[in-house]
Amino acid sequence: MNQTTSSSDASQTLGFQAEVKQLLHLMIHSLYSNKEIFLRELVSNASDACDKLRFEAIDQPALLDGEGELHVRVDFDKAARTITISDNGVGLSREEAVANLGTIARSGTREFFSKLTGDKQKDAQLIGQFGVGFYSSFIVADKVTVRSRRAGAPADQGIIWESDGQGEFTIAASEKATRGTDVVLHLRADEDEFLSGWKLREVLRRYSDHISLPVQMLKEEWDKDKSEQVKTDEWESVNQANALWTRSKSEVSDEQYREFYKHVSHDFDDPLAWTHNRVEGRSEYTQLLYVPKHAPFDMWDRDARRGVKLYVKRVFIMDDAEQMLPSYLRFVRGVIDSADLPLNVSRELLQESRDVKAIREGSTKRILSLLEDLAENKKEDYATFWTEFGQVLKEGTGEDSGNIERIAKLLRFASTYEDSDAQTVTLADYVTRFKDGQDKIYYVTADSYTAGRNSPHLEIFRKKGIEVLVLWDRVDEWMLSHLREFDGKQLVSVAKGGLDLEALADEQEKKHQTEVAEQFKPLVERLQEALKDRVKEVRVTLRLVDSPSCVVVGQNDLSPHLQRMLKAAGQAAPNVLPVLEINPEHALVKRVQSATDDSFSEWANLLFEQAMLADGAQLPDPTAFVSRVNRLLLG
Ligand SMILES: Nc1ncnc2c1ncn2[C@@H]1O[C@H](COP(=O)(O)OP(=O)(O)OP(=O)(O)O)[C@@H](O)[C@H]1O
Repeated sequence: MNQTTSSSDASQTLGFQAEVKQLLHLMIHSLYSNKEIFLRELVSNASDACDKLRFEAIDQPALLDGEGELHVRVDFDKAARTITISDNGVGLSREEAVANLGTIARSGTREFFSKLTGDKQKDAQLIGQFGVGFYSSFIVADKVTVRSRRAGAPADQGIIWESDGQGEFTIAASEKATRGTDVVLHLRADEDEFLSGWKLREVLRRYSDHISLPVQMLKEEWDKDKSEQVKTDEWESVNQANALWTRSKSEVSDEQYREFYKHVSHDFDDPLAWTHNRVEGRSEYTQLLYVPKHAPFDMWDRDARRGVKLYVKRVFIMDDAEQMLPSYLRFVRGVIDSADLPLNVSRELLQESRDVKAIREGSTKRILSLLEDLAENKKEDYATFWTEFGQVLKEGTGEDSGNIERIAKLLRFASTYEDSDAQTVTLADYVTRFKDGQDKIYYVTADSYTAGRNSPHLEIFRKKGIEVLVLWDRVDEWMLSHLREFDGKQLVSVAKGGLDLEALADEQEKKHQTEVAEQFKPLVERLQEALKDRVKEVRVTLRLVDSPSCVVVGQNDLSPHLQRMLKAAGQAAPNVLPVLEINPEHALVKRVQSATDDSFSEWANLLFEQAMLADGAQLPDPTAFVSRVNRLLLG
């Protein structure tokens, strides 16, 4: 944060962090058509502030200071043209106000800004996914005043924060009689529609009905003389004010489930699906879990928020309780409310708790069932899920061996059958398309779909009409090291030696293979000698159709693709020499066979280097390769 001017300790003018300025500008222009969401965001913050206070008061009851009934209040003043959202929650100290209302300190911020396009509609969606929170005030207000007092602080330690959203804000000390926060919005010239009890109630009912505290407004009565509604001084609730997850499913509408999702996830978009259950028995808890439609900006960030909100007997305990779900389900948002955990439970305690283990297992099963249901009954939604979170779900094959069979059924792949990079094929689909004599599931891994699809290793499979799965996600190699079989069928890489194609070859092919091996023995021996430092072995193969040569590794060796990934990640990868396989039918191999002694080594190296390149490897000395090709072309 850059401090521009500073008067005294009591009153300071500070600059917004550059990203805030950018966000504000974008938001005002992109979210205008959806402007009433400011109320949802501010009520949501007010409710969170009350939850935080209730939590702090578990250890320090004095913080409640005799006023234990927490609420959010919304009021308007026609003459002053303001709307005020107040809460008697935890409040903000001066430091907290400066830190929270002037910066964006969130993981994923950089990704968010890098994805912006300048197209209003697309950006509005991105901003929605990112979450605008407090800053949405400036969509309808040209000045925002925040008065606050931290719970536990005396009346003279209140603060007043003010900004016109242009780039700076002021912060000063200010008496405040009650604890908590008032956010006062000074409406822009054309926003008078919000200066109406009817309008505000309508928006609040739509967006905030799920809030578990009372959201109150002053009751209004019809004044005959004035011929209009006038406010009384009695506060009344405009929402149901009981925690949504404690209601029975039949009492909650889809719309309410969706709004609640937006509150817990800070996502503007609807969720893709949800599951709501009360579990009774040895361990008692309620879960309301959602699968979002979009991956958050920080899904791959190690510091990202993950997990769900934890409540104990309806008291908010913590955000992002990552212990409640395994890491491969980190995209899930929602609430878990336990009846068994102690109120003073800490993150450390959660790690060891048997109740948490039971909740985690139960919630995992629920989410897997939810995904199975989507996959079965809402294929389009499942496709959306897979595009956004498929790579994360794949981690489950290693992380959650107990559920590996269920996870395996949820996986989707690109394959040579569809001949497209869309990941739509299930392992079960694949198995139904087994050819006679086939008993394995074949796959190829590569750096990209195109590299995989065009790999020479696939040639024989194409010729025989055998489907091959094409995998190129970073997590795939790791997944495959755990997912060894499906439904009793082994998963086998087409790039590994000893590929058991025997079973698929007919008698004639087998005979041909033996003859060819014999016939090419002298060439194989010559090649082996010429390439002895670069390959483990040379052999004749019938797996190639159009390519002269390819490289393979032993059944238990790391695949070349995985070796490259490890090296790129700065990890030590054992240097495994590959096996060079040559296609006896190819004209180039025949040309090599007839090479004289002085050029033989050049041809041998060319065969090998070509095979490496086709496999997606980088040659250690590309210039030498180019010179070699040129010499042979000209020679
Ligand atoms: N009414 C309030 N009382 C106390 N603190 C508040 C209040 N409103 C906002 N804050 C503080 O300001 C921070 C920033 O709020 P903001 O709405 O911008 O983001 P957020 O709620 O953390 O996240 P998101 O952008 O995802 O909604 C909050 O995390 C909270 O610490």
